[in-house]
Formats: sequence, C-alpha cells, structure tokens
Amino acid sequence: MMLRGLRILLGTQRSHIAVNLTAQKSTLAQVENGAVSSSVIEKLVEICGSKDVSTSTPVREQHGRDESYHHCEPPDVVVFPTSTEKVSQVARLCYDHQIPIIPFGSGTGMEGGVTASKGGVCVDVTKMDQIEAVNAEDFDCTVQSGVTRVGLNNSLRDTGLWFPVDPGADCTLCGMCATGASGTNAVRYGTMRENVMNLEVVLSDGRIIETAGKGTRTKKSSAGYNLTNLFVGSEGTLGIITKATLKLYGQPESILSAICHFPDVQSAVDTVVQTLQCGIPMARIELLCEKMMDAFNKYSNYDYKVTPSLFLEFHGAENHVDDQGKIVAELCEANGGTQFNWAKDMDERNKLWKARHMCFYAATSLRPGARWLATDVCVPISRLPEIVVETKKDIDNSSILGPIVGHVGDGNFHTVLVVMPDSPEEIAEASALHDRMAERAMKLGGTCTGEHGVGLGKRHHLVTQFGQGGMDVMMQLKQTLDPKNIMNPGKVLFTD
Ligand SMILES: Cc1cc2c(cc1C)N(C[C@H](O)[C@H](O)[C@H](O)COP(=O)(O)OP(=O)(O)OC[C@H]1O[C@@H](n3cnc4c(N)ncnc43)[C@H](O)[C@@H]1O)c1[nH]c(=O)[nH]c(=O)c1N2
Ligand SMILES: CCCCCCC(=O)C(=O)O
Ligand SMILES: [Mn+2]
Repeated sequence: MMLRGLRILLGTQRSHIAVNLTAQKSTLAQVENGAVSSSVIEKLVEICGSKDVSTSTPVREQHGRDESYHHCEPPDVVVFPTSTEKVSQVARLCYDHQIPIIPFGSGTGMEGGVTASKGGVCVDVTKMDQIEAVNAEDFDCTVQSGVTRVGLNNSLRDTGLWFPVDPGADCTLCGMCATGASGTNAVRYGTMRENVMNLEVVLSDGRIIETAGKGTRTKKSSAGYNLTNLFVGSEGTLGIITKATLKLYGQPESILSAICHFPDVQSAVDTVVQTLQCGIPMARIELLCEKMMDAFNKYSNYDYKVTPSLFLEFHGAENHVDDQGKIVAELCEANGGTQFNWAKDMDERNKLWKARHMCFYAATSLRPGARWLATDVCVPISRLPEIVVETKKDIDNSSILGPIVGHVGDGNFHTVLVVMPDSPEEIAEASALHDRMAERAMKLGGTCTGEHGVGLGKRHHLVTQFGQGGMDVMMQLKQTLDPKNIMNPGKVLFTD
C-alpha cells in the first residue's frame, strides 16, 4: 500500500541560514507515518463510491507532487468526492483515525503544497465543478472547488463579465484561494485576498462553515473576525475549501498591450515606479530580464530584443487607454526605453500574454534535464529598483542560471534558479541565493512570498518575517482549527 520516499528530485531543501526551528516548534499532536488501513479505505468507498476512491500507484504519484522542485511523496489513497457533504464525511473519518488530509486542486502549486510527506488521504476536489451562481447585477459568482479560472472565464464570456486573477496555469479557483494566488492583473484588480467574498470550508473534524456568514456576498462587512482571509493563503492546513464566492468585473471596453525594451534592469524598474507614481491605472506591468527574454523568444518563437523589457497593458475606455499609453511611452523613452511595440489586435495580445504565462516553462527548458527553484519575493514598490538590481548582481556573480520575471507593478518578482538535480553544489548555491533574496526583501519591508505561498520551501523564512510572537499566534490558530494536526501537516508551519 505504501509507496513513500520516491525522492526523485532535489530532496529536502536545506537552508544555509541557521534556522530558529524552536520558534516554530510544534506543540501539536504528531501525526504518525503509517498506511491507511483497509477498513478506513472501505469506509472511504462507502462515502465516495468505489469509482471515486483510488489506491493505484499512478494516481497516487500524480497527486504526490506539484509543479515545483519538491520531490514526489504520494498519498496512500486519493478520493474524488462529489459534494461538500462527502468531503465532510471524509474529514470526520480522518479526524476519528488521525489520518492526514491533503486537499488537491490542479497540482500546479510552486511550493510542494500537495506532497503527502506523512501519507494520508488526498482529497481531490475537481469533481465538484459547478458554477453555482453568477449574479451579474451584483458582480459576483459562486463556484464549487473544482472550477478553474479559465473554465469560469469561458462561461462568463457572453455576460460581459470576467474574473481577472490569473496565475499562469489553469488552476482551480479554490486552489488559488488556498495559496493566496495572484498573477499579471493584480496590479489593477488585486489578488485572491481582495477578490474573495465568502468561502465554504470543511474543517478537520467535518464541520462545515461559511467564512463571511451563510449566503453572505457583500462588497464589505464589519461583522466579526475576517475568517475569509484566514483561510485565503492557508494552503490546506486549516480546512478544505469547497466553495468560493468571488468578485467579478466588467470586461474592459478597450485593451491595449505593449512591449518596451531597456538598456538595463534599473531603467526598466525605474519606469515602473514612475508610472505608478503618476497614478496611471496599469492593468499589467511585467518585467522580463534579458535572460528571460532570450528564453521567451526561444520557447514561444518570438524575435524581441534580448534586453530587459516591460510588458504593459492598459484597460478602459478607448480614449483613456490611448492617453495612458502615450504617457507611459514617454516615460519609457525618458528612461532609455526603445522599440515600443503596440499590440492592439486581440489575437496578437492573447498570444503575447499566453507566452508570458509560459515563462516558467521557457526558463526551465534552458537546461535540459535541469530542475529549478522558483523564488517569489515582494517588496514595497519604492524599494523595487534596489532589490531587483542587487538580486541580479548576486545571481550574475554566482554560477547559477537565474532568469528574472516579475509582476513588478506589485513589487513582486520571481527568479527561476535552474539547477541540475544531481549537483548538491548547485542546489546549495541556489538555496543560498534564495535565502539571501528573502532576507534582502524582508529587510526592505517585504515578504518572502508574494503569491506562491510557503508550502515546504519557505517555512524557515516565516520565522524571520513574523518573529516569535507572530509564529506563536499562527501555531495557536492551527491548534484551534486543527487540534489533531491532520490538515496538510508540515506545510506552512513545521508541524511534522
Ligand atoms: C506555469 C505556471 C505559472 C504560474 C503558476 C503555476 C504554473 C505551473 N502559479 C502557481 C499555481 O498556479 C498557484 O499556486 C495556484 O493557486 C495553485 O492552484 P491549484 O488548484 O493547482 O492548487 P494545488 O493543487 O497545487 O494546491 C496548492 C495548495 O493549496 C491547497 N489546496 C488546493 N485546493 C484546495 C482546497 N480546495 N481547499 C484547501 N486547500 C487547497 C493544497 O493542499 C496545496 O497546499 C502561479 N501562482 C501565482 O500566484 N501567480 C502566478 O503568476 C503563477 N503562475
Ligand atoms: C519564470 C518564473 C516563473 C515563476 C513561477 C510562475 C509565475 O508565478 C509566473 O509569474 O510566471
Ligand atoms: Mn507569478
């Protein structure tokens, strides 16, 4: 039954920083490693039906890893419940037997969030895939846990509405709630945190709650603690999100995209800061360094100049969009930007942004056989130029290939540190670069992760970011909501 320890890749990442693990020492119940018994599997079959329970090796392995470098740790069993009630019964069963529960959306996460390091039951929520309501006049919708962002937007197309939060992958919207995801549109429309109005959550003992109140779908609320945002970014460690009520937006009347090339990263990032300081309501403003542009061209068959470049987009009424475009073009020029390429045509724009969303694959294809470590720091916008420039220097002074791409309008950028899985030296060097980047960001009032979440790989940075007091509160919240430590144990906090 058990097939643990399929350590395909880099193994557990070790930081060069002396990590104060005592600051996160778990006072929670320890979950034992051990197979899920056949009697529990029989009960899971009773709850979900035999076709919605799998112990097959390929299914377990497919659910034991995400898109990150973290190695595969398959769960003992995967269930595909078709209703909140079934999720609740599965949770209750696991609670009674103290068996880990690992919620699974699309498995596109960047931090090993779905790995079953303690075995247990993977709850794949994708069969709950109904859009339950679209309240066009209120600009909101309610989706079940398996609905993806592309699926939602396809079904909204004829309504004149859309949901703008756009990680590159077509992941589940509830997975996006769980990781606190964002993407290229967040500079204008916000992240999941600003766009979730209510969540239905199954707690570890099977209780079902609605975080904003039963059926509540208001733009604002001062009622009680903000439970909704407690679960946003909780990465499956506090409960299973089975439904989300989300804000929707009117599709913009006019959209204009552009690319502009710069002599160096500093001038590109200076342009970003100045653009935002001018109050231009950018819809997207993304930076690709020259290495990323090279990978982008090769992967998506473009022939853009291989220098640091900004990808821009403006949304609004036609005359506003044109005016804003002109102002930003002038700012780009003033900072040494050249070859401002406009993309007005819808197909051209879609092709461009699809290629931008594929940057992760473009970067990882630069070295065949390599794996990667994707970083995700975020700083206040005024500190962005210095951190991007320092980080680039640090990478250039190392032996690691590390293209940079960023949602720079939010002060958030990624490096993909490309390493060979059989080279402990490269892995150590990349981990050290990542640690320095996170430390640098936190010193500037930033965070170790803007959108990918903590998962397994950033737990040691939380201590620095929150200090002992903050870690204690997080541990107490975990203890209250998950007293048996069965919800995705060992993710976000060192509870394993
Ligand atoms: C090419 C590419 C590009 C991007 C990204 C990925 C890839 C492959 N991502 C990362 C990823 O798409 C993002 O983290 C998603 O929110 C993950 O959603 P999944 O449905 O795949 O969750 P996945 O199944 O990977 O799970 C992620 C975590 O959430 C938990 N979880 C999932 N569903 C849950 C539920 N219903 N209830 C409770 N917990 C649940 C899991 O347990 C796990 O801890 C990203 N991200 C981003 O923010 N910005 C970006 O720009 C990109 N870009
Ligand atoms: C090329 C860097 C990829 C980082 C992971 C995907 C992501 O978040 C993105 O914005 O792209
Ligand atoms: Mn991103």
